[in-house]
Amino acid sequence: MSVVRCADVARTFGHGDRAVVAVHGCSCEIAAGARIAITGASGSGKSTLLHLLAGLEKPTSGTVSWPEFAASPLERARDIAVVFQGPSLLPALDVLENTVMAAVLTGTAEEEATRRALVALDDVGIPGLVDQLPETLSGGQAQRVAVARALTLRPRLLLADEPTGQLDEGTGRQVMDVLLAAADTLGAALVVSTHDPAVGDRLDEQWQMRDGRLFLPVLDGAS
Ligand SMILES: Nc1ncnc2c1ncn2[C@@H]1O[C@H](COP(=O)(O)OP(=O)(O)OP(=O)(O)O)[C@@H](O)[C@H]1O
Repeated sequence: MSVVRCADVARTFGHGDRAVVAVHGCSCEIAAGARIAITGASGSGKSTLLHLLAGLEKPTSGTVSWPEFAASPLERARDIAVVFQGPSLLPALDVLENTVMAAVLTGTAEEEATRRALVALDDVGIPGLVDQLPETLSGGQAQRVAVARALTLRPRLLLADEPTGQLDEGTGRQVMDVLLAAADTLGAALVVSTHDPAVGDRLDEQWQMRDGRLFLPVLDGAS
């Protein structure tokens, strides 16, 4: 069963002479429990594809569907978590509030969300930072909070955009350990965009973006 299906999906930004086709006619399916790396050069369209898979971007043409998830975007948000590439924490909220908020907004009781968030912050290795504000965190610590926030949702589709891009090698490995373990525990599909071959090698399949086009692996035995 697929958690996401893209049928001939394209996304263009801007108009006329300034139009940039970030994703060209992409068709793919992500199976429940899949482990996929999306690799490709900077500007090849990885983030745009992840945002389309999350339903955060609307395709310019083609369709994205989530056959197993609720039809309403708000209800669907419970099942899909995104770890964004850049800063994504709300500056006025402390680490625990940032970690809890998405789960509470999508219907998890605050007590349960707080319990999950404390476990997730422990899992990503920053249990001591709960009452700090984002401005006091390093880039790597902020990224780990973003991972903890995603895990607190208990998603069935976990999308991580360059989750190790700002981290040193050891911390990056630890964040990948946490994402893989969480995907196993939740039975979630995990899709990770990355420049780093060592990160790509930890996932079962490697999909490649080149100039906005998606290249899927040729399966053994496929004609
Ligand atoms: N909101 C936007 N408005 C205009 N152009 C955009 C927008 N988002 C992405 N693009 C353009 O679409 C193309 C693909 O960008 P995207 O961020 O998806 O690539 P990427 O592979 O994730 O790059 P990186 O690895 O550097 O994050 C680029 O040419 C980019 O400039």
